[in-house]
Amino acid sequence: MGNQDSVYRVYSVAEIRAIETDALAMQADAGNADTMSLMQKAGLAAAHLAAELLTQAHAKILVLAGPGNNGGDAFEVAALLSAQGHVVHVLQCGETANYSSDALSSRHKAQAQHVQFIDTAILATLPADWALIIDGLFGIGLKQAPEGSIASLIRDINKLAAELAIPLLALDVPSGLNADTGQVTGADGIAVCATHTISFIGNKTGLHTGAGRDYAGEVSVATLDIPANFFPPGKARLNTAASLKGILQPRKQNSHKGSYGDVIIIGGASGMVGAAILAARAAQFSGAGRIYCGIPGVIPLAPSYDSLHPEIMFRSPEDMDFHNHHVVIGPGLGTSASVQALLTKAIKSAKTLVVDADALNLIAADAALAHLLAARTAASVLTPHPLEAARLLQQGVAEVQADRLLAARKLAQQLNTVVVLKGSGSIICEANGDLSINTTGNPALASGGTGDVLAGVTGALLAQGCTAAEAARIAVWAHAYAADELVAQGVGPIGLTASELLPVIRQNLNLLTKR
Ligand SMILES: NC(=O)C1=CN([C@@H]2O[C@H](COP(=O)(O)OP(=O)(O)OC[C@H]3O[C@@H](n4cnc5c(N)ncnc54)[C@H](O)[C@@H]3O)[C@@H](O)[C@H]2O)[C@@H](O)CC1
Ligand SMILES: [K+]
Repeated sequence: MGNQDSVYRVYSVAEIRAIETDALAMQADAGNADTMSLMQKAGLAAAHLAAELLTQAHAKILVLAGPGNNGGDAFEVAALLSAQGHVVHVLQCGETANYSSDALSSRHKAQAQHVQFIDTAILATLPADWALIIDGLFGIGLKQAPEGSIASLIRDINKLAAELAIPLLALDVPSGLNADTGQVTGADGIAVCATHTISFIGNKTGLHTGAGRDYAGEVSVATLDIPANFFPPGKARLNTAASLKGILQPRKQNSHKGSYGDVIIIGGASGMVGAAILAARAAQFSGAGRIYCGIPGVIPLAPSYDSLHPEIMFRSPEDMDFHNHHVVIGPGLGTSASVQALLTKAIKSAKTLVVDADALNLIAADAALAHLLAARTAASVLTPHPLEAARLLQQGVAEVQADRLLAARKLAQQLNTVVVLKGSGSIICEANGDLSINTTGNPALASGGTGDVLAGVTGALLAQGCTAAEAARIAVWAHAYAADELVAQGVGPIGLTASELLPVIRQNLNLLTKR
């Protein structure tokens, strides 16, 4: 990952703490030539964003300040917004005596700016005509699930912001959310449901995957003037359209169908033939040169051609040689013994390989297949949803979801392959642990067939020469962005079909080839 992709980097809390330590050491070495503390800069950046979110002068703003430095940021932003003429109330949830010196000085500033300090009893008596709520309860120092009065406060604040339909701005992290994993902390935990989050120093992984996307809202980053060389390349980045530019090259005039690869889709057990056809159509719409649909065995009423897309060729996968082919195996495959032999052949000989759905379940149930896959040296991509990932890792689905990055990393390393862990904020992880978190997609994709489409798109991109990681990243982005575009047109989230994604995915792939 080079310097040019610094804007896409996402960090763990440990990495952010290390950057912060280095930056503070640099400030000290420079004899504090920079007179503003990081907290003051955080407050300033948050006040800028708050001003953009406010539509009126003299707005009434409620600021929640927790017991640590996140609370210090809250005092700072409260002071700045009050100085701008807004009516700011701060609900402080920490002992004044326990604040750091930075937080105390921000608190004094807020007092000097006539910010009104209130408690929950006073809050209940005030008219609820807030224009903005700012959450400075907990940031990256969250230790456990908020409980008791703080949990009640978060519940009330979420309800209030939703009822008033006002912005709720989280400072650094929505309080209660684990900034690394994107999980709400605690079994019955609660977190602030923000409309906007301003992430300080760097972007954080937990804001973009699992529950993170639902709780963080729109995420922006304030680097607090820390110089670029303080930010290590890191192991994680966001998967955005801009980060994918330049991978798919414009096609050469002097090319032919052989230039864009042969994809074989293997899947479609009895009652599931549609899954294989959807994957085959997806490969067709995604630019592969030739597409074969291989439905194993003899299935009564299995089609011999696709009347809507007669360009797809139907062949017996048992009779095909996979050496020069890009194989996608799994959609609707079933788990019979005969398909196991096909999976073994595919792992051993396919030029590139996408493993999805039932093929993943077969690998989860058979250590020999898993070893065979791990020993493969040619490109492979696995596309499990959390339950399939859980089976592969021999653990519960809750454990996978509790730390999606860790689960994706374990799987990619164990099976020596690129893994796409699907779900909100899909994770694309390489065997060396480098990962991307996808930024597109919505619940319209929660319907049968969308996974088959993703597998087909991935296979087509491998056939066109992408590496496994490139194919997975582009496919995941183009597939999920298609759903975003369709929802924006009113086609979904309710009732979007996997088939409707196909022409929009095609548009998105063509968009990525434009210079
Ligand atoms: N250190 C710095 O230089 C900077 C820190 N910044 C801010 O400081 C934050 C980190 O500060 P802290 O390390 O003080 O951590 P936090 O302010 O996130 O929270 C830690 C405090 O909350 C308490 N706490 C944690 N979980 C709790 C729970 N469930 N119930 C009740 N109390 C709980 C802890 O005992 C501690 O007092 C960042 O998220 C960021 O907002 C920014 O101002 C940027 C600069
Ligand atoms: K917060």
